[in-house]
Amino acid sequence: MENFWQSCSATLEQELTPQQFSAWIKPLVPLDYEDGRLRIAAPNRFKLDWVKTQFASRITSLAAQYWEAPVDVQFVLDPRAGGLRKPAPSAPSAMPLGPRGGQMNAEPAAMPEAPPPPVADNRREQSRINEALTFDSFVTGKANQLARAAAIQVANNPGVSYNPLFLYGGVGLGKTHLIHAIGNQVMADNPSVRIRYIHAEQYVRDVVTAYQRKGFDDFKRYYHSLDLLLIDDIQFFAGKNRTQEEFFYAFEALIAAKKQIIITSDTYPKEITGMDDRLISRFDSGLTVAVEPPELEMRVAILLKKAAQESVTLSDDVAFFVAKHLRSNVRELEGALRKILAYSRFHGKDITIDVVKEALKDLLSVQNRQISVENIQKTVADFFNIKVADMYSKKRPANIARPRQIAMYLAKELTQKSLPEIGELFGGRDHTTVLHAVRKIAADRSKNPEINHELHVLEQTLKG
Ligand SMILES: Nc1ncnc2c1ncn2[C@@H]1O[C@H](COP(=O)(O)OP(=O)(O)OP(=O)(O)O)[C@@H](O)[C@H]1O
Repeated sequence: MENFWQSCSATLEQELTPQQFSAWIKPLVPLDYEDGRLRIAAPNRFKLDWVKTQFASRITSLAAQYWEAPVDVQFVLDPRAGGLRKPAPSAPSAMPLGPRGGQMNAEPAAMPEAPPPPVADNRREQSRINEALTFDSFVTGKANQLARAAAIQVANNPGVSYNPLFLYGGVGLGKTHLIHAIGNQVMADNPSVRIRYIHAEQYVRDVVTAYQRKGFDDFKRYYHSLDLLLIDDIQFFAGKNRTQEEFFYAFEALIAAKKQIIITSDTYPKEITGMDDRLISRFDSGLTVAVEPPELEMRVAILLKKAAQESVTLSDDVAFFVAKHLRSNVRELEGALRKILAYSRFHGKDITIDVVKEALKDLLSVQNRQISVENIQKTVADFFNIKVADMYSKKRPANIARPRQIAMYLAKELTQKSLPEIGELFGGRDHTTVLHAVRKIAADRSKNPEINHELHVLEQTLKG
């Protein structure tokens, strides 16, 4: 047994990062090997759970290779830790629970060492839920009230009401905030629920790691055993076929088991390019809700709330001034407020409109050059030598239809407007017409370098 453990450790040391090896494998102690059963002890319950979910199958297969026979590898709490028979702390559960989960791509440096924290804390850490992003700290307005209502509904009845919940909208509009808020509430209601927030890019990386390590069994076991999966910016799956396939399995397994899935994206399901149709239709099979850019009053409310969180009182004049000039998203508002506060603290000045103008000098000059759909229509019309009115006319000859499609594509790319809004600005056209134009031009652009160049010139002209 000692020889096996030496060779097994040496192999794992090769396969894992040094941090992973010393955090998870080094503390393990082989206890005994008898009649094809190997017992390995972990120093605490936290590590025990982790090792079981992340490394059990690899260790089992190394053991089978070594003894040239199947080995029943059992992981137990180290008796010296005095907890071999101690039951795991449990919490009331309203949701169906499977085996305890772990996570892929462990980041052991961030993991707590002894003494192990309570289960609820482990759960929070493993879930990657940010506790600052709650419903309480989320400002509501017309732009997001539907999304917030749906999120609250789902948080109250995970796996029951809308599954999946699909939230879409432009950058910095609060989608990530909302899904963390759901996670926080579900966790507060039931600390033992297995939740995972993951950005789609990280999920792609996890698939690659699983692929390299031939660890798909562990990967599947982990994702398929969650109670609540929050996956952010799913548009990053575009063109990643293996990731899409894995996610499809996870999706099917979780939905079938009535586990909740919440997805965000920068656009609505049918508009995501490079995504398998099977997935797109599943994304749309629950509830799909838009998060729109905040209207003026909401931008003001956000500024006042964020300032209050910093113990600063903004005058209404100042809040309105900033909100009128910065229109695109909440992240931008937060950045502006940070600049204003830093400027006023550094110069020891009260926050007045003049101070704001000074603090936001660069930002405001960029905003003044902000690209509008009207601007795009005019620039494209000039470029192709047609009349601006042709942009909204019902005429369809190719020499007009094509520039119009290009203008729609650029409007989608360079402004925060939604497809229906763009359709409206192009003579009341349906959003599917805009979608068709956007896809067509994007496809042409990727195939034809000349068209790509033409679009590049237009973009540079518009960005000034
Ligand atoms: N309604 C809101 N109330 C309070 N804060 C908000 C609101 N909406 C967004 N924020 C804050 O704005 C910042 C950006 O929001 P968030 O990251 O959730 O945007 P997002 O829609 O996920 O954007 P992206 O697509 O770029 O990931 C965060 O700090 C978030 O807390």
